[in-house]
Amino acid sequence: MRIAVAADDAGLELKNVLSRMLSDDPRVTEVQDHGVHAPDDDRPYPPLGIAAAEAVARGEADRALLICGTGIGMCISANKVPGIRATVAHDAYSVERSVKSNDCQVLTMGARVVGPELAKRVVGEWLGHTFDPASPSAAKVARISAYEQS
Ligand SMILES: O=C[C@H](O)[C@H](O)COP(=O)(O)O
Repeated sequence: MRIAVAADDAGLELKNVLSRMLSDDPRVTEVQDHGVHAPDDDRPYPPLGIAAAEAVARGEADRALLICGTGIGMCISANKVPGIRATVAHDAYSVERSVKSNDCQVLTMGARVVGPELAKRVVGEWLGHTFDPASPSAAKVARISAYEQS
């Protein structure tokens, strides 16, 4: 699985923790880091999150993991990219349903909301879930795509 990651300055430290974890995970074949890379880089979250989400939309990454202070700004930004379904989540049940019910390709988290150990646990679980296109949820997700394309 190819994962695009991005964070603003508020999320940089957690992004680095999670990127290392992803790089060590045998299920992950590539981590694409869209920045920021330094704490004095004060670029705002929207272009960073949008760049990572666009990589998913173009098929260059399978998923994206985006970090800001709350995860909310990254989520709103990623959801503006056509074809992207992004969610903020900090718990195991929500990340599971975001994939299995909603076919979300983007997970966003807040570095000011969740600690690194819980975030690592939740991201590890996120990697283990896949969407079943034959499930009853698929028709509901298709309604979202149809609206987007109308
Ligand atoms: O959603 C936005 C993020 O939490 C960001 O890291 C902080 O944004 P702010 O500086 O506008 O509060």
